[in-house]
Amino acid sequence: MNFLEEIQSRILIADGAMGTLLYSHGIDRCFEELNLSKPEQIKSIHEAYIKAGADVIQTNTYGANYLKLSRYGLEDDIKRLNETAVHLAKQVAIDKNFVFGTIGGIRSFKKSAYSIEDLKRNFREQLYLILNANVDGLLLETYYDFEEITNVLKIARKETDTPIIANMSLHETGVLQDGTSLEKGLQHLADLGADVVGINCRLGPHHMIQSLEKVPLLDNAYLSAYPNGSFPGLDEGQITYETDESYFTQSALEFRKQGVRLIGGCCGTTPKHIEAISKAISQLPPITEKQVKEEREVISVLDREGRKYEPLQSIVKKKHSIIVELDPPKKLGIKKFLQGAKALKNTGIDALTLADNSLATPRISNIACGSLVKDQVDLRSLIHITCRDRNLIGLQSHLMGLHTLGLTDVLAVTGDPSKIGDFPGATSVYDLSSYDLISLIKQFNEGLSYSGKSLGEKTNFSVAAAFNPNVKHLDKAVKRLEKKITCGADYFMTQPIYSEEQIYKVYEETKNLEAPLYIGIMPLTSSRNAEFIHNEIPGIKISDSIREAMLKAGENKEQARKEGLAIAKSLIDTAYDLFNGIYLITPFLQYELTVELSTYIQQKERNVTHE
Ligand SMILES: Cc1cc2nc3c(=O)[nH]c(=O)nc-3n(C[C@H](O)[C@H](O)[C@H](O)COP(=O)(O)OP(=O)(O)OC[C@H]3O[C@@H](n4cnc5c(N)ncnc54)[C@H](O)[C@@H]3O)c2cc1C
Ligand code: MET
Ligand SMILES: [Zn+2]
Repeated sequence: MNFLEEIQSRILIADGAMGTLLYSHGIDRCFEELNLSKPEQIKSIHEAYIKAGADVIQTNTYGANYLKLSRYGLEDDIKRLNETAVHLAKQVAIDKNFVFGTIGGIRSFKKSAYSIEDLKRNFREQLYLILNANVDGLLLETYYDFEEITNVLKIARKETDTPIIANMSLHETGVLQDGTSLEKGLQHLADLGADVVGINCRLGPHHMIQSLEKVPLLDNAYLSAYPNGSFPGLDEGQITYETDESYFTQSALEFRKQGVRLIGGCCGTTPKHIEAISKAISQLPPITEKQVKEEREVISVLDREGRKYEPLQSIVKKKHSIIVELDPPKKLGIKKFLQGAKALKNTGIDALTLADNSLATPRISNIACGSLVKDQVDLRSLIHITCRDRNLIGLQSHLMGLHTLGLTDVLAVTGDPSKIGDFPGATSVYDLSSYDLISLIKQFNEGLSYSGKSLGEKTNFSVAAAFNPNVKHLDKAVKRLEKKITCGADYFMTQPIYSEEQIYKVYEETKNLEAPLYIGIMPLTSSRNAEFIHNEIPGIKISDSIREAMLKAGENKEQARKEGLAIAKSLIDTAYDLFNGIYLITPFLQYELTVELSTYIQQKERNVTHE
């Protein structure tokens, strides 16, 4: 009997959970090790599923690969664990059963944990062991990461003609983790040679059925579904699932209506669930035609109301552009800040940039300040966002808030670590790196959340990224810029630079980049200020000649300010000739300084146009 012939003519039933069933029996360790230490228990689970009506059973090899076994120090047993698992399943399989060798996915949310090369090596080893033990087919399951499943599927298809079921897992209804729609994803797996494609784990029947409503019957593969019993709950520290098996009777009928040809169960399901599925549909013929539900259109903000400001990256590509940082106050009271914003606006700047608790010290929320600047000063705000203060939930809520307020210009940065700030004991979250944050914001522009869920609208963010050129190896820093561009960075803003030579170097190293730069210039206010910045602020270095000039200016505040402004103007002169973008940073809310510098640049601009 041949699996592909069988599935051609009828709906097949698969088995349910192995892991959660063992866990519910009080076992909380490496489940695959039980193939050796408790083979009878594994066999009895296979038997129970066969008795319940399963045509297809899967070997207890879900995590029997190097990366997962090494967490338990069991990597040296990999051969025996896989071979024994296949033998155990074959011992209990009866004539009508097909034994599929299972290989589980590795990546979940944290994509960067393993490289694709690591995953391919890991997969290959387990694949060979399972194929050598002679199975009726392969079951690839619980793949959240599309890049991972497509790569391993290609390997498997190249190595064997045996039937392959490829199941992916979804965090959200109808979309993969990277935003690919389920229908596109499944079609791609079918095109890569999987015989059955579908979904398993994480979602229960309700969301799986909803997900499948948009998936047509495919020409070159059958559909499968292995739903979880329910969402997991916690009962006195134990993970539990709802266990109303009768719910699976109705669900099975609906899966059939969606054209599913292979129905089993994943976490939280038991032989009783499989029995309910089998009773409901094993005698019914498969459907042959299906009406697919239409996708709701995602509205772009552009379509709805247009963008208030032209993106900075397109302004700065055409002409000189000034943006000025004026940080939200550290104490309550917003009067001076708003006065500064107005004064700067009058000098003709393109945006006010608002740091996100820079140096890990709390300030009035930059969203609140940015919104006031937009509404009361009628000036564009550029909101810095760090990965330090908000977890993945907070960051997404923050982005939705920015979109709602029409604050479409953002800078995505890692963020100074908490330990350097006013609250050194505070947690630095870093759920995402600056690269991930840039990608996330660009995914929002596609109308999708981190997990691929529709946001209902597309955002319209223009994303700046940070560039610290004050490093030993400028070429390495430029490599980071290239990676940030790949993630979606539209332009860059640099740390303040305090050396003309450094500005030239930055120009040479970055002149071929496709994203424009705003060069950071921050006026020094005193020699002490210069020494503090040079010695204590990570990522900023001041040239010896500038430090000497500030020292020479002496203790007199006015004299020091004048010298600081003169140095800044001279740096501006150099930057102005090489770059269109100038990013002025206001020290200590002393906006008169950046007003003077902005006016100086505007004056230069006028002189140049009159020449
Ligand atoms: C324009 C600008 C605005 C900023 N605004 C804020 C703000 O509002 N709030 C705030 O808290 N902080 C802010 N910062 C500071 C910034 O968060 C820190 O300097 C951070 O360490 C670097 O940010 P990033 O996003 O460029 O980091 P990434 O480029 O993601 O780098 C992260 C880490 O990688 C390492 N790294 C970076 N470059 C190299 C290299 N060349 N070689 C080896 N390792 C490297 C460093 O350990 C660095 O901390 C800003 C910085 C800039 C330049
Ligand atoms: N099919 C495997 C099991 O039931 C994997 C479930 S998804 C984590 O244990
Ligand atoms: Zn599962």
